[in-house]
Amino acid sequence: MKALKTPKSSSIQQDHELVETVAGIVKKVQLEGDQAVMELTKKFDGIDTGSIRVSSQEIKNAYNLVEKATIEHLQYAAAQIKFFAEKQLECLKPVEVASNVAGVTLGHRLIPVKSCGAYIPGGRYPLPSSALMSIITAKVAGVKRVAACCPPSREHKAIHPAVLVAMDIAGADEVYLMGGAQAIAAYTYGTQTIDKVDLIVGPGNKFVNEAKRQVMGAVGIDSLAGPSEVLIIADESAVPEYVAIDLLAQCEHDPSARGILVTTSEKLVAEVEALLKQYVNMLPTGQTAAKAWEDNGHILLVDDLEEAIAVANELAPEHLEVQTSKDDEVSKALTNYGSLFIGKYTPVSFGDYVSGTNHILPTAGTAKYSNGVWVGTFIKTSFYQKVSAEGAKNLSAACMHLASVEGLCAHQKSVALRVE
Ligand SMILES: NC(=O)C1=CN([C@@H]2O[C@H](COP(=O)(O)OP(=O)(O)OC[C@H]3O[C@@H](n4cnc5c(N)ncnc54)[C@H](O)[C@@H]3O)[C@@H](O)[C@H]2O)C=CC1
Ligand SMILES: N[C@@H](Cc1c[nH]c[nH+]1)C(=O)O
Ligand SMILES: [Zn+2]
Repeated sequence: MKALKTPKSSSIQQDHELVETVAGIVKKVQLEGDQAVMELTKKFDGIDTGSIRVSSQEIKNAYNLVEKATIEHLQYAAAQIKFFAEKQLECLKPVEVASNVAGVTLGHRLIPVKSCGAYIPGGRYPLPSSALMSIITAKVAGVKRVAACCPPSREHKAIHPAVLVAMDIAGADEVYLMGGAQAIAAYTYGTQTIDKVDLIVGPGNKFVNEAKRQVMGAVGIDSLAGPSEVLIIADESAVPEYVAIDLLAQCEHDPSARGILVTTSEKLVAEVEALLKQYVNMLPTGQTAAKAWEDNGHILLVDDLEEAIAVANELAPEHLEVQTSKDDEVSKALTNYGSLFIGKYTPVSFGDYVSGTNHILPTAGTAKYSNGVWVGTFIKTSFYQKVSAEGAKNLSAACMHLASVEGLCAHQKSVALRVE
């Protein structure tokens, strides 16, 4: 394997700064509540807000500020996301079984969390699609109280109207004007205006993501869904234009985004590199995409597709595209990714908006052990057991013995009292 382009290494000093900055914001919001959130909105988003809560009238007005086609296409996307979420819900089942020990019943129930806070990013671009992804899925899962928040768009000095419309179509119960680490802290600890939530979901930039990491435990979090990434496995059969534009499609999200090409073809590398230069000059978002590619872009020339598979499984990217002459075979061998896009007609963009799979996905290698947002994110599989007098007798010997091995006398006695 040969690295033809490597990312600039990220500085540990910078990471430390991020941790400190976010910790300061989280503490401030925990202590001061609404006032801190509004101050930080002014500081980071440049907008002076009189309040955090967005009224239902403002949401209604937003419909007049967006094109009819936008509303219709958001409804189309919403239906796709709902369809797949409902199908996935069907595969979650409660369990109740008679144990092989007589007199013992075991089970789990599916219990949705009572409340969740959806974070909708809005710093660089309005992302109404992200509002659909979190809120619809929460509602299909049965969450009663779904709060949604987004930082203000500088142009509108309020949440972008398309985002407000998407939040409404998706079924948000409460909407708040706030973003960044301060929003995550407000959801976690509550403020004068916002009741704290049980679970926070949604993607965001490095500040949002670091805040989620820091508050995890005080509140539930979905996963670490940070700056966008794509890894493309391509061989000589790949279309260079598709590969180049798909790399840039994730890079344009954020200067911290990451594109990785893993290929068996040196010819493809040369073609893609030439196209990348051409496209970044053409795209209005080219500057961000070029910065992300320059800082974090990676090209690896591998000996064969087997090696490409091993690299992808090790890097565990958020999005993984396969553009080869053996798409199905390669795909089956892939094990670590947030979402997989098989074949040259399956760009990440479809999953970002309309195919129906969720686009809130784990980044930075966390796909090795976690998955994207789905109905299961919001549903606890909580266990129960019921033991009869006969069951108690049957379980008692092993239970009391193990309690005595651990030296836990009250455990042992709690069984003894029932069977002696
Ligand atoms: N992994 C996933 O599933 C997805 C990831 N994304 C990612 O979400 C991110 C969205 O990022 P943004 O557009 O920036 O919106 P954002 O809403 O995540 O962040 C904007 C907020 O960051 C805070 N902020 C900005 N500069 C700051 C500073 N110097 N100090 C402290 N706080 C600061 C501000 O409060 C601002 O409101 C991108 O990285 C994108 O790639 C988007 C969709 C899905
Ligand atoms: N590609 C983004 C999601 C997205 C929203 N809008 C467009 N794209 C991600 O999942 O990282
Ligand atoms: Zn995208």
